[in-house]
Amino acid sequence: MALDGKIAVVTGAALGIGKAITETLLQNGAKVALLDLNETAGKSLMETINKLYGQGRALFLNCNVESEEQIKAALQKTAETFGGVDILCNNAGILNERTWEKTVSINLVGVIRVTYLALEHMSKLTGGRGGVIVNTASMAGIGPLFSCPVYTATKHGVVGFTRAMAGASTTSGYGVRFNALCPSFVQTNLLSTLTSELGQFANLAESTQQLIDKMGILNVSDVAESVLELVTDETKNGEALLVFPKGKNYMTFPSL
Ligand SMILES: NC(=O)C1=CN([C@@H]2O[C@H](COP(=O)(O)OP(=O)(O)OC[C@H]3O[C@@H](n4cnc5c(N)ncnc54)[C@H](O)[C@@H]3O)[C@@H](O)[C@H]2O)C=CC1
Ligand SMILES: CC/C=C\C[C@H](O)/C=C/C=C\C=C\C=C\C(=O)[C@@H](O)C/C=C\CCC(=O)O
Repeated sequence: MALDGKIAVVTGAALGIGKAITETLLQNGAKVALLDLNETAGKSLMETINKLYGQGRALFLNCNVESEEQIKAALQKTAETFGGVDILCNNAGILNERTWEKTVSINLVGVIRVTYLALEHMSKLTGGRGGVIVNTASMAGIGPLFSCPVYTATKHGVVGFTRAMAGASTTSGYGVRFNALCPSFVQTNLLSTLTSELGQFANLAESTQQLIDKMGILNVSDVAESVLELVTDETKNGEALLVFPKGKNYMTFPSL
């Protein structure tokens, strides 16, 4: 299978898109470290995974991407258990315009922090064997959602960080590809709890609902399938893959 022998780390792996990404990576032969702060959901998923794939294919690690210490420990445990890190999916994220500093801390700072710590294991410049990092951004990383400006800012930041790191990696020789995943609306808890998290922008919920009605809603499996493309296609570096219910296409950015 495409990912036989590969070792993946997925943040926010216990539920939603991260759970689907984890399942897809396992189905394609990878070993997966599931990082999440929801221990109950993570351990429950591990029971299912062990029944389906046998012991030894996955590892759940209680890890908050806001904690450098917890990330370091999780990556070290992954490397010790499975023998390294080839794939990182920075997927953990929240949408909360009330606690907007936390949204920045998780969605953007968390992606940067996990990336830098994982590169210590992945980069060929530090003894790694290279690999690929896929950052779960959003369509809101390409176009603004008026009802969640801070969330939009974090996702624009993830797209920009991803593209810059792709260039840094190519130029410096990390041997690591970086790509952004930009799904439109996906049926998960994040979407379901949306209207209670808009804070001062709650008055804009209706216009966003109109956008949801217009664009439609993806299943998590549609998104996970797109991750597999970014992980396995070695020509993809610095890309932003837009995923809609009607299909997917790569973003073309203006060249400066
Ligand atoms: N649901 C949607 O419409 C879309 C979601 N996204 C992005 O996809 C990613 C996953 O979101 P969903 O699956 O929809 O959400 P979700 O709420 O269903 O799952 C998020 C997972 O991340 C975990 N998590 C949250 N904060 C964490 C932290 N500090 N450390 C570790 N784990 C943490 C949660 O425990 C949960 O398991 C997020 O980055 C989100 O912004 C992107 C486009 C569309
Ligand atoms: C409300 C956020 C729900 C889930 C967040 C998730 O990341 C999904 C984002 C999905 C789609 C974003 C689409 C962005 C579209 C555009 O940038 C423009 O077409 C927006 C045009 C009008 C925006 C109207 C509004 O924001 O209410």
